[in-house]
Amino acid sequence: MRASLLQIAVNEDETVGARRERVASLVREQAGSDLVVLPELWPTGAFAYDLFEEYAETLDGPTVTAMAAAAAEASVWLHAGSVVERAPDGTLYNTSVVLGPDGGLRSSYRKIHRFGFDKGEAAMMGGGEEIVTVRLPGTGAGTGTDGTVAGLATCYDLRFPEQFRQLTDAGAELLVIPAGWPARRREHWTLLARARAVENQAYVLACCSAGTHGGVEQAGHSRIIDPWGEVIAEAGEDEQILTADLDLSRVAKTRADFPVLRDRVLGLPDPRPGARDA
Ligand SMILES: NC(=O)CCC(=O)C(=O)O
Repeated sequence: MRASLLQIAVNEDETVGARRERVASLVREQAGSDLVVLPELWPTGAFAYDLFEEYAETLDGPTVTAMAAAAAEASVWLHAGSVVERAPDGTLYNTSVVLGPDGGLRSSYRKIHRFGFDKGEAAMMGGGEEIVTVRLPGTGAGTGTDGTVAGLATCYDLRFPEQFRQLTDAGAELLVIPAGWPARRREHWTLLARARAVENQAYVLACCSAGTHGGVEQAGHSRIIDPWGEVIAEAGEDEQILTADLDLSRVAKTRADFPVLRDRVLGLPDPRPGARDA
């Protein structure tokens, strides 16, 4: 599978509409890749809270429509990063969408862990309630019988390993993580992305924004990491396109050769009472 991560610069001197057109054209240029990935909330910026209400859209709104057309034109699977979704009851969600090579909506995922400690996204948005995997037929030799199984998570979710273990249990071989991670915690971004690959023995596609918006400089450093934890491609700090060929058969091979997932002990006992004081 050839994967391309588009590390988009999200700056305030570009309008949402202009960025949408620019990104659509970048997606169209990725013909020949199997899977293209965009960052979290790239239309507005993950920290541009003042734009969330104005640019909230349904999943047939302007961003998803433009990305669907671009995916179909390039004939690629497109993980279109996330958009501010407005649900029928008015609730906003940070929602990732996956589009097929015909432009059809194949899956969506509402970010479960909202960032902001009761402010920002955490105050403005509802939290997702579903663990989501999506099968990508035609994307190469996965452990599945019909293409690769991708597990979806978004930015702050990266700090919650239990979500990724559930994705692995649901069959994920490839973990796709769009982000708008701040530069000031870049070390956490790179460390945790690698940890999720090692502990789940899965490919990780971690696609962050570049640029600065809402006063928050973005980390960049998008990465493609193999099931052994090796970083096979890494971006710098500026807008960049990162492409690598993934050998999905390595997921099953790594899990068979070094079977830590098999060795899990499920249902660990509760801590022994008083053990802390012993
Ligand atoms: N957009 C986010 O989820 C930011 C997460 C973050 O800043 C962190 O986990 O640190």
